[in-house]
Amino acid sequence: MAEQEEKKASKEGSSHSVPALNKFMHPRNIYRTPPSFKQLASLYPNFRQFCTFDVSSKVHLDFSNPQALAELAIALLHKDFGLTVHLPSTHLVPTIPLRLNYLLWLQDVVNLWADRRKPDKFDLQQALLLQQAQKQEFLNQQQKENCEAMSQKAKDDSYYRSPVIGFDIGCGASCVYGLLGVKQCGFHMLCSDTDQEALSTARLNVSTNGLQQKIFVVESTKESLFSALQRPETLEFLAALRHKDGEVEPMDVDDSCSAEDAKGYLLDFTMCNPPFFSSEQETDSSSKSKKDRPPPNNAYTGRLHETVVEGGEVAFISRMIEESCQIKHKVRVFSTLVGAAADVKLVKQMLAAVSPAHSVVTEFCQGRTMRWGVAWTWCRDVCLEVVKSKKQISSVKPLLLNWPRTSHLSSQSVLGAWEAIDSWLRLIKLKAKVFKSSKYFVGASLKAYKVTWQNMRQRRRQENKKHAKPGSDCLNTDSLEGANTSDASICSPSEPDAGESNGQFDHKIDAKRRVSEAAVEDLEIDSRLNPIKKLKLETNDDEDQDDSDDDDNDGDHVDAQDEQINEDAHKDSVSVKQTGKPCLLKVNIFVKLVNNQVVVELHTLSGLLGREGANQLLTYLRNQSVKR
Ligand SMILES: C[S@@+](CC[C@H](N)C(=O)[O-])C[C@H]1O[C@@H](n2cnc3c(N)ncnc32)[C@H](O)[C@@H]1O
Repeated sequence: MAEQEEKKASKEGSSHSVPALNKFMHPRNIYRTPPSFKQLASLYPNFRQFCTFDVSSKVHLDFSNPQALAELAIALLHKDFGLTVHLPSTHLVPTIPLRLNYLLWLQDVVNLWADRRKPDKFDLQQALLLQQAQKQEFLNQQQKENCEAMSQKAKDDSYYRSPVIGFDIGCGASCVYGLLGVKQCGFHMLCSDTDQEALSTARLNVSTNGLQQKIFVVESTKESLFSALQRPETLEFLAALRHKDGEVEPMDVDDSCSAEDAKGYLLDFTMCNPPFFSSEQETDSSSKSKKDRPPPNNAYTGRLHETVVEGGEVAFISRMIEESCQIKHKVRVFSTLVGAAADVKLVKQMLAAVSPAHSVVTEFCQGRTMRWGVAWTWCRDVCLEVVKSKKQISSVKPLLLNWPRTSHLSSQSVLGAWEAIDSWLRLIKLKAKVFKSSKYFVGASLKAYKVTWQNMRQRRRQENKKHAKPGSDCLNTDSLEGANTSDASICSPSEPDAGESNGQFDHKIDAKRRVSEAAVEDLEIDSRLNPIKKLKLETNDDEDQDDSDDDDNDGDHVDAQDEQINEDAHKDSVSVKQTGKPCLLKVNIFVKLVNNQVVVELHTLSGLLGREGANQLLTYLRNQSVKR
């Protein structure tokens, strides 16, 4: 994939090759394919004046010139997002691919709960009907009652319609997170800064793009990072966003907080690109970068107060963490960018000291630079840990199953093996969606909302009881034999379990299974306690599986696998069905030929059960494959 991108970029006249880290960019980041400088030069004269053209008409940009960087950012924001942005030469120039990586990751985080707010088609239809009905003067009693019921439902479901609201602490003159947050992610944004010039330019950038209804820029104080939240004009802006029919709606309903707190939620998330350096010398010497990575090629941009703060980013983030404890029921998720790997460790320690319900660290890769994102929450049901970066996903080795060379299996081919797997999955009510199929490779994605691959003996007994009547259709009990029926030869190359005796492995799986079952039980209890979420765990179906190509080209299946893993993982890090059901397991299954041997790989993408769930599912498949 990276090679294809490189070729494309080079064809389009970009002078730069695809940097190694680009392959780990967020899958939805459009700059995974570097922009064509040739095209930008032809469209934007201000950008063109900083370009040089070599004999092969490749375009070169002088990255050491801050003005050239500013014109690049201006051109990209305009061409790719339709934004007209003024960037004063005195202020920090945002690198757009990094800003986008942070926002897209936040979008994955927000989707952990905001999916529930999206009205489904049914709701929209009902709302339309309701509107029409209300316009009719003559309604019979039945219609009136229906109308009443719909109106009640609309009120109950009001949380579906709440907008996602984020807060960028320290928006700078560009107001880049606010602008991109609205344009790329559909967020509404509150943006603060302490610097007067930054504030006025940020406001100009918002109004130039006509986004005053969606972005509010507010002054903050040096003493408190969240002080802007107390300002009356901020509260007015937030209230206006949820203002409907003369009433201010609560932002959302959250089961992990008391009803009072839930109503008090002001924001979905906060974000911040903190001042990075602790002194002027540090900005000059790039010493901070050198500790962790080669010095950047880009020119240093930004004013001292923008990038320097006493104690550096660690002190700034430490304040943020402390202050976040005071407003934990006002903000669902707090987050920050971290500039150096060494600081990530310190931030993790500081977070551990305040015991949030969940926290996560991720990597942002772009060009030759890496940055980190940290998020934390006190909301019990926002499992941040499941939102993985592309790098994390790519580095996890799949679980493997070597297809047995036994005579009872009708086929030793990839397609034959897939047919068998598909039928065994259907027996436990799982339906995989094939996105690639050829003689040499089958790739399919699978989501599970209920654990149907365990406790098969128990299930079989129940089924037998149910169908005990003579002549009634009995479930094929053999086909439901479970994970714990025989030795498991599943191994993951990355796990210490690999190569251990089967007995030991089984023992571990049992222990892990108990943990997973407990997790599912917790969810079931949750669903009983929480009527809003209605966590229905009883069915599996694929109605919201991702659409993907049924493309038969097998020439580049390795790229396709990589793409699929990551695209899928980021489309819905942990999807919650419209009904509120959380995804327990999302995997990609690859069946392929390795040294003439059919091999099955299970790539864990997401889901509350994670790798343990995938392990159990593969054990089920293995047991099916060795059964006679
Ligand atoms: C590194 S810049 C980030 C600017 C912009 N968000 C970006 O990513 O390009 C940090 C910003 O934080 C602002 N800042 C510093 N202390 C602050 C505070 N207490 N409250 C709000 N903003 C602050 C600075 O003025 C500066 O604009």
